[in-house]
Amino acid sequence: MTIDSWRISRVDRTRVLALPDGGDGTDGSSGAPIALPLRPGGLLRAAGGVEVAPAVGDRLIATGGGPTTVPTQLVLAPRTSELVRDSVDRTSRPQVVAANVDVVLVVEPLDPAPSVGRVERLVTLAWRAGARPVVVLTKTDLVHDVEDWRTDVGRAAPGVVVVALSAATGEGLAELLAHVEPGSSLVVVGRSGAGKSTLVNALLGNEAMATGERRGDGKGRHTTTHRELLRLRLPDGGAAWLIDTPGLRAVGLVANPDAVGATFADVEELTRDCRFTDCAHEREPGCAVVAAIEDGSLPRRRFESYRAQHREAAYAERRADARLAADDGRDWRRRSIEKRQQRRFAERNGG
Ligand SMILES: Nc1nc2c(ncn2[C@@H]2O[C@H](COP(=O)(O)OP(=O)(O)OP(=O)(O)O)[C@@H](O)[C@H]2O)c(=O)[nH]1
Ligand SMILES: [Zn+2]
Repeated sequence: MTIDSWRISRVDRTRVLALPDGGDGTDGSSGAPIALPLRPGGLLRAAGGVEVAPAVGDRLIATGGGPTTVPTQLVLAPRTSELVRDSVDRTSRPQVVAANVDVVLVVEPLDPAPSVGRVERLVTLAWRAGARPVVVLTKTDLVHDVEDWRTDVGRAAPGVVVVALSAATGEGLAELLAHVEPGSSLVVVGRSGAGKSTLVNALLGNEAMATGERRGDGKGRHTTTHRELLRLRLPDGGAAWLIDTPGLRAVGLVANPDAVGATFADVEELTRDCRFTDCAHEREPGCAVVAAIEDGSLPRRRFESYRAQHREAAYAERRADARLAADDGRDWRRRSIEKRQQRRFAERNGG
């Protein structure tokens, strides 16, 4: 069997590593990774002749080959989804944390107590990426009110599967694995110390990633120092892909109104019942949102989260528009530089 598809498992400064992909997540004939040097600027050739900064999870496909054509080359395939993080300085472009992700595992610890607001933000991040969120509440062995939390978190993420588990005892791991499709790609996100690396190890059944020593405050050390794609063999055969990300926090995550609407489907549903279509949900008569907050069916905290995320999404869109305008300028400059170079080349060669 020849391998014609690979997944980038690691991105370093000068090269990427890629694992062979037999289609259902298995490795085809050999599981050995290959190394591919990066072009100047940390770029790789992508389909369509462009150059792209590769991300973990990117797919490489073989082009050409055969006796009469050019030798086989690996190029980046177009992405089906992108998990992006906003730039720290808010001036440069968002960073692609993982590519071609199907499921985002939103990992939140039960001890210390979960932050429902953080779960809401990471769920929006998942929808925004074009992936399906699954919330994973970790460390069930440390608390007694697991089911209460599961209900509360479930209310904050309508339509999202919530699994509670302990990587220490193994409780709940099989339930999580039952939600994993062969060949699918999962990424693990959550605050530092949430138990992401421990969960990854438990799923892989080995010590693929180092985990932090337990500290008194329940926070892990930053032990995941690089982003990596790992092959996860499934109990019923086949395999999936698992991406562990170093300390991806809920700050600076890129949102958009659609993703916010998916996370807060219940709130959006309520707003459709307001008497006025432009209701600000403050003091208007016939406001269904205010009524729901007053009768206790919608927690005020959740409504505030909804508002805050919408503001951020609007802000992110304005910045993206501004960036697009700047890019147009840059592209134009690059094109004119290329034209000038072509002209000089033609002149030198008497053309
Ligand atoms: N009791 C208990 N402790 C756990 C469990 N899962 C993780 N821990 C502990 O929680 C701490 C943090 O776990 P990590 O897996 O390193 O957390 P992380 O999310 O990968 O953290 P970063 O790498 O900093 O992002 C470690 O001391 C783990 O041993 C669990 O199910 N039960
Ligand atoms: Zn209203």
